[in-house]
Amino acid sequence: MAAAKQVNIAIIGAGGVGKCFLGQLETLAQRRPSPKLVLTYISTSKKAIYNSDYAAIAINDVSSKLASSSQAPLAPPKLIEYLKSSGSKTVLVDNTSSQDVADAYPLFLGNGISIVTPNKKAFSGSYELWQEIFSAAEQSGAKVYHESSVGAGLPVISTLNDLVNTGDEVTKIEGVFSGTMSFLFNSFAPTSGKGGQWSAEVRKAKELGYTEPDPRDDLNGLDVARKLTILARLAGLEVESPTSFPVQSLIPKELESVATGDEFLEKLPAFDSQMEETKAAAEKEGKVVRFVGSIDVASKQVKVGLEKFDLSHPIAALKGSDNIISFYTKRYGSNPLIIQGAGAGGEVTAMGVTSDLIKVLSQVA
Ligand SMILES: NC(=O)C1=CN([C@@H]2O[C@H](COP(=O)(O)OP(=O)(O)OC[C@H]3O[C@@H](n4cnc5c(N)ncnc54)[C@H](OP(=O)(O)O)[C@@H]3O)[C@@H](O)[C@H]2O)C=CC1
Ligand SMILES: N[C@@H](CC=O)C(=O)O
Ligand code: NA
Repeated sequence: MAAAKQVNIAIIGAGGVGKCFLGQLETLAQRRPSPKLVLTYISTSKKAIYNSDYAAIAINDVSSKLASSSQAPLAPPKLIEYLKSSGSKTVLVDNTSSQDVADAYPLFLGNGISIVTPNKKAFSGSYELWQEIFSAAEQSGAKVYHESSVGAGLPVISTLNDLVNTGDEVTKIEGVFSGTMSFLFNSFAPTSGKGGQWSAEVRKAKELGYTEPDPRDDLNGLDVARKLTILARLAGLEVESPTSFPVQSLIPKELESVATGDEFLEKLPAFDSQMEETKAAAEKEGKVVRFVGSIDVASKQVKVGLEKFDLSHPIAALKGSDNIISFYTKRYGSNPLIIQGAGAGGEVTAMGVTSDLIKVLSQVA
């Protein structure tokens, strides 16, 4: 009888998204016996677990084992050497927000290791890195999927790729692209009722797992700028970087040089009046303020920032961490294709990563 097909899984990052991914990987491994999924490596920034004989790491108690592990993470070249020597196909799951890990994607892909990830850094860094990633994948045949890098598990990247690959012409993409910003404005400036205190809502968004590891990366607009960079590139624009177009930051000037995210959160309440003023100015016009982004493909204009909306506008009426993303295309005419739903949170983000893994398995196994 032929041996069962096996695909090894290596995971970097076991935080909010990483833990949820582990749960979904366990379910997937139970539901789909073939190919056999074998966890051969997992690390955080300080700890790792791997076996020199590639014996499977049990998924169920991996978080506690990681905490007590005495193994250190392997740097990308060593990790590649370890993964390649197994002789089995391997998928790397990058559940970090690390630029260093992202910079190593061309090396992993060039060595035949496929990648699935919610990390935006690789696809929104320099345009050169973007080109290196996709040419390394093309040359080796390894696959790279990053659905959760925009709109968490919402089918945003796959939809845009489908539009482009089937020959539609995307003219404009606009909407709310941040789960954190959506949650903040929906609770701080709701369409009815008083709303909460800005700094308290920022803390809540972090506790709910919506923010980036450092919430300033959301509040400075860069997280949305990264997502728009990714979408603009997929739509055919050669956007150089997420800082090459106008991005509005909500970080108070006085806190721009604060050393850590924790110190920033401690000091933020003293500046709540700034956001209260922005909210009051919109209220005077019978509107609410929301944090949005847009890509105008024809004019190559990308922008990110605050805008005022009538209370009846779909963007004003969003709930929780919902994103809403409208694709205007030649085929869809004046009624855009709209995707809406939770745009942040561990489980919904891990879902995008797990479904990417399923796509890779169907091609490499
Ligand atoms: N949270 C969400 O709703 C969404 C998140 N994402 C993306 O998912 C990714 C993960 O987010 P989240 O789980 O919330 O973040 P967390 O901060 O909760 O977890 C990050 C994990 O990555 C590890 N890590 C960081 N740097 C390195 C490194 N250089 N090498 C090895 N491990 C490293 C951390 O280790 P340690 O604990 O030791 O620091 C931690 O285990 C990010 O890229 C984020 O942008 C995308 C969509 C939605
Ligand atoms: N911090 C991000 C997480 C998902 O990309 C957000 O709030 O949208
Ligand atoms: Na998505």
